Amino acid sequence: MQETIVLYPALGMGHVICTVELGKLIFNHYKNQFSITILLITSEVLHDPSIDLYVENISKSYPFITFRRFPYLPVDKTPTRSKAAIAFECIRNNTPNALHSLKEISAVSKVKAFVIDLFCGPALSVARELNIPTYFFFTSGAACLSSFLYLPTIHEQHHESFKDLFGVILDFPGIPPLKAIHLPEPILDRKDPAYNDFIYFCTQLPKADGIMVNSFDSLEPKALEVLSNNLCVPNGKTPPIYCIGPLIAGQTGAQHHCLSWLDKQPSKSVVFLCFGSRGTFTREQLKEIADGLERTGERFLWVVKNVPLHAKIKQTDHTTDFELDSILPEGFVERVKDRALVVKAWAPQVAVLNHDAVAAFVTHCGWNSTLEAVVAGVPMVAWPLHAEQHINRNLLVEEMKLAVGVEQRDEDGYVNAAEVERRVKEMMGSDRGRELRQRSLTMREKASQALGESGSSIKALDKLIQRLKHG
Ligand SMILES: O=c1ccn([C@@H]2O[C@H](COP(=O)(O)OP(=O)(O)O[C@H]3O[C@H](CO)[C@@H](O)[C@H](O)[C@H]3O)[C@@H](O)[C@H]2O)c(=O)[nH]1
Repeated sequence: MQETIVLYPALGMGHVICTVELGKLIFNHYKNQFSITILLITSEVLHDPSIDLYVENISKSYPFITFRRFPYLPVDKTPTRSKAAIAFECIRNNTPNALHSLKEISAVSKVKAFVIDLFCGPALSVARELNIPTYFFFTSGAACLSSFLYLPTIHEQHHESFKDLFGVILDFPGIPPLKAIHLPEPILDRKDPAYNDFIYFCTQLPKADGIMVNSFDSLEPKALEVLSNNLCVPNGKTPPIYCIGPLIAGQTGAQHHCLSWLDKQPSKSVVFLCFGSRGTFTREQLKEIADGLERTGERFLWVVKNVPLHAKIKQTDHTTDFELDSILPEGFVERVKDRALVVKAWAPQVAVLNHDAVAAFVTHCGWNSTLEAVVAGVPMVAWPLHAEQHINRNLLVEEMKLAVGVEQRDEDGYVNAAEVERRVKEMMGSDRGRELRQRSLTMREKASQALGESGSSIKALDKLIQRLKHG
């Protein structure tokens, strides 16, 4: 009987892409031993057309991956609900679909493992009903995992909403201290239904047979040590951790005009600014970035998304239906055109980061962006916006020393032009910048070793697969 591994990502491009990469890694490394099925939640409210296109392309290029797309289910769309609350409800409502799919797949094939995203935690119990070994695939890093495992403990220690705890610093095992207001949005407000969902997801993590993490041993040694010493789950046990990364998306968008522009720039001369799939800014913030960049005199490539209207339920923003001049300072694009390119909405980030002209990356610290920069050996200016990005920022700046951080206003994360100028200049022209570049090149080597023949990530994957086969 055919053996199958079933993967179940959460909503959102970032989650789907690295799950596909995990499927490719398993299939390619264990040729023909397993078929790969990916269960896909769809949502009318949070629909992202770029995922449809991506899945279509993957299905064509990698026919060994089968997608099973769930139908739209109704969710409460009240406009005051947070995006996280809607997403979590949508995922929860799909749990019966996950059970149904697992039963159908089990009828024709032996399901060796069910691999679920953190936010698909409700599906853990259904797989248990069917006696299928169940693993989490954690799409952020080990430091973030250790903080999420410890969150239920932090939750017990406090009674106010974290958003109201200005000035309070939280201590998590193995990671740099974190301001309470810098926790991911769904856990900032205890009145938001997403809060309890999030804590529930964290309590599911230790119940799995293991947790795969998109990271590698030499990137996050401290976090991995506290995980292996079981310091994050005081009343329970941390399951085996398998660091199987860095898994990053393949290069796409080879035709994008920004690449031909980069071809004309000198080696290591360009600062690249890009803030993930939903990194939008207000007009005021865009003006500060523009002013700061203009003052540096450096070359730059900047991906700008339209200003948000009502950001509450926005998933991604790839709209190019706007004029740059209408949201950037008057005459800015014209003034910098000899040394800079401003691109609307989207650039092929992996290809850009690997271009010889790129010297530094101003990033929102999304984990995929972080790993892509690590793999390309590009040092970063860390500018976290939301989700777990402040945790990643602290790690990058304080522990890994692969980034400088921007100073942000606590209330809203605002950064002024002088700070943008200072950090870009620091990265491009100071000893610290040179030191970070050197460290980034060293880490690039380690990343490549991790996925090399007897690298730590391949060994971890082997260990897991042996367990699946014989356990
Ligand atoms: O113009 C763009 C913008 C983004 N990307 C790609 O889109 C992905 C963005 O992923 P990531 O950096 O992880 O950011 P988000 O899309 O914001 O991802 C969400 O999911 C991540 C994984 O769980 C979390 O780490 C983030 O905080 C969360 O916001 C990366 O592969 C980028 O290369 C592009 O290619 N071009």
